[in-house]
Amino acid sequence: MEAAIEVTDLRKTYSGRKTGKIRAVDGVSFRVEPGEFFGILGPNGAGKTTTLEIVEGLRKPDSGEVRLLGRSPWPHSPELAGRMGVQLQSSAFFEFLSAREQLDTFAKLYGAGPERSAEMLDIVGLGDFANVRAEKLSGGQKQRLSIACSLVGDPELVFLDEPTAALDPQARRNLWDLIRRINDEGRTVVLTTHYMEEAEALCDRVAIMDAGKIRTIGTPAELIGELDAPTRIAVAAGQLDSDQVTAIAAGETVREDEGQLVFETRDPQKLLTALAADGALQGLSVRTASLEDVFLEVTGREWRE
Ligand SMILES: Nc1ncnc2c1ncn2[C@@H]1O[C@H](COP(=O)(O)OP(=O)(O)OP(=O)(O)O)[C@@H](O)[C@H]1O
Repeated sequence: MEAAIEVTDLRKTYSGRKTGKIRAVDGVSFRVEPGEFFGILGPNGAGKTTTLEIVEGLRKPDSGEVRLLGRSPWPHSPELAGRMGVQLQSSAFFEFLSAREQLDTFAKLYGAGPERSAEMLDIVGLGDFANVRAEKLSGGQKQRLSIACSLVGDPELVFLDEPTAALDPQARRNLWDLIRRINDEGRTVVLTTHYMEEAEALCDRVAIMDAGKIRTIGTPAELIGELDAPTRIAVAAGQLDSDQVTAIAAGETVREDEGQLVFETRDPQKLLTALAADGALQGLSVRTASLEDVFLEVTGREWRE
C-alpha cells in the first residue's frame, strides 16, 4: 500500500549570525500509513516544526525526499493542498471576522460551500458561537475553530501542531475526543505535542526527536515495553515489620520514601499477592512505566512544558 507520508533522509541546516550553523533536521526518515495516527514528540528545538513544515511543503529541505500521498509537496501543488489540512495557529485568524465567516473564507479557498462551514461548526461544538468574533473566543474554542478550518476541505491527511497547547485539562480532554473522531473517520493524522499523556492516549505510533534526529519510533506500548522498567508498588509504611518486608521484596528493590514503602518489581502479581496475604494494602498505588519514562530515557532530560 502507498504510504500517506514517506520521508527519507531529510536534512535542513539554518545559519544564523549569532548561532552559527544549526542542524535543525539531521537525517530524518519515517513512514506514516494511510489512516494512521502518528505523533512527533521532542523537547523544544528538537526539529519537529521544521520537519513538519518540510513535509507540508511549506519549507524546502537541503536534501532528502518527501512523498505525500505519493507526490512531492515541493514545489507547491494545488492538487495536494486540496487533500491535506494544516491546523493554523489561532493567531493567524483574519481580524474582525466571526467564527462562521472565518470558516466560510477557508471553505471558499477549498471550493466548499457555506453549508460545509455550518456543518464543521457543529462538529467542533461551536454551533452556538457562529456569530462571535474569533478574538472573543476562549483558548479552547479558538483551537476548535482552527481545527475546523483545517477540516473544511475534507482532507485525507491532517497536520495538528500542538493542538491542545495552553488549554486547561478539561478543555484538552474535550479536544481529544474531537481529534480522535477525525482519525476514526479514516483520515491520517500527524500531531506534535508537548504532552506525553496526550501522545499515549491518541497516537498509534510516535517518533521521539532530539537534536534533529529521530531517537526512537514505535507504538507507545512497544516503546514502553522496550524500556523494560520495573513496576513501582507503594503502600503506607508501618504495616509490615522488617522481616515481612524482606520476605515480600524477595530480593527485589525496596525503599522507604516519605511514609511509603516502595517496591520495584518485575512480577507485580506475585508482590501484590504477598502484600494482600499480609493484609498490607493500605495506601496502595501501582505505577507502571509510561511514555514519559521513555522520553526521559531517550532524551536524557525531563519534559518541561
Ligand atoms: N527560521 C529559522 N532560522 C534559524 N534557526 C531556526 C529557524 N527555525 C528553527 N530554527 C532552529 O532550528 C532548531 C529546530 O527548531 P524547530 O522549531 O524545528 O524545533 P521544534 O522541535 O519544533 O521546537 P519547539 O517545540 O520549541 O517548537 C532550533 O534550534 C531552532 O532554534
